[in-house]
Amino acid sequence: MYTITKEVYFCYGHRLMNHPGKCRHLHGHSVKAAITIKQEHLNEQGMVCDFSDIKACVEDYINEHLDHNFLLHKNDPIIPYLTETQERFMALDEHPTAEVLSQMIYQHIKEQGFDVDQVTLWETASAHACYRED
Ligand SMILES: Nc1nc2c(c(=O)[nH]1)N=C([C@H](O)[C@H](O)COP(=O)(O)OP(=O)(O)OP(=O)(O)O)CN2
Ligand SMILES: [Zn+2]
Repeated sequence: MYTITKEVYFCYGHRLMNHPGKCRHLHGHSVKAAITIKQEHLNEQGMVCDFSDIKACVEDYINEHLDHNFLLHKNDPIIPYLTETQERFMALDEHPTAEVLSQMIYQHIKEQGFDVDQVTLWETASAHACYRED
C-alpha cells in the first residue's frame, strides 16, 4: 500500500460553545490540514496521484466553506447578529472542533472519488485531530 500526503493551509474563526475553558470565547486559528491518499498500485507516472490533484480537489471547497470564515454551531447566539450585519459565517450541526472539520474535509475528498486514507487537522502547533474510516 502506498500513501501520499499533501498539506494545505487556511484560517478560520470559531468558538466551542460548551467548552468549560477559554475555547468558549470567539477566537481564530491558522491551521494546516494534511490529506493522505492511499493506493495499492502506482499509476503510469509512478504516483498514487499528483500532489497538485489533491490541492485542486480541496482548494475550492476550503475557500468556499472554511477559509476566512466564521464556523459556528447552529445554536450559537451570535448568529442573529452576524446575519443582521451581513457578516460571513457557516452554521454547523455539530460543534466546530478539529475533529468535525477533519471529517468534513475527508467527506468532500471521498465524494470527489479519491481513495482518502485520513485527514489530519493541525489546529495549533501542538494539537491535531485526525479522521479516517475502516
Ligand atoms: N479534542 C479537541 N479539543 C479541543 C479542540 C478541538 O477541536 N478538539 N479545540 C480547542 C480550541 O479550539 C483550540 O484549538 C485550543 O486548543 P489548545 O491546544 O487547548 O490551546 P492552546 O494552543 O492555547 O494550548 P496550550 O498548549 O495550552 O498553549 C480546545 N480543545
Ligand atoms: Zn479554537
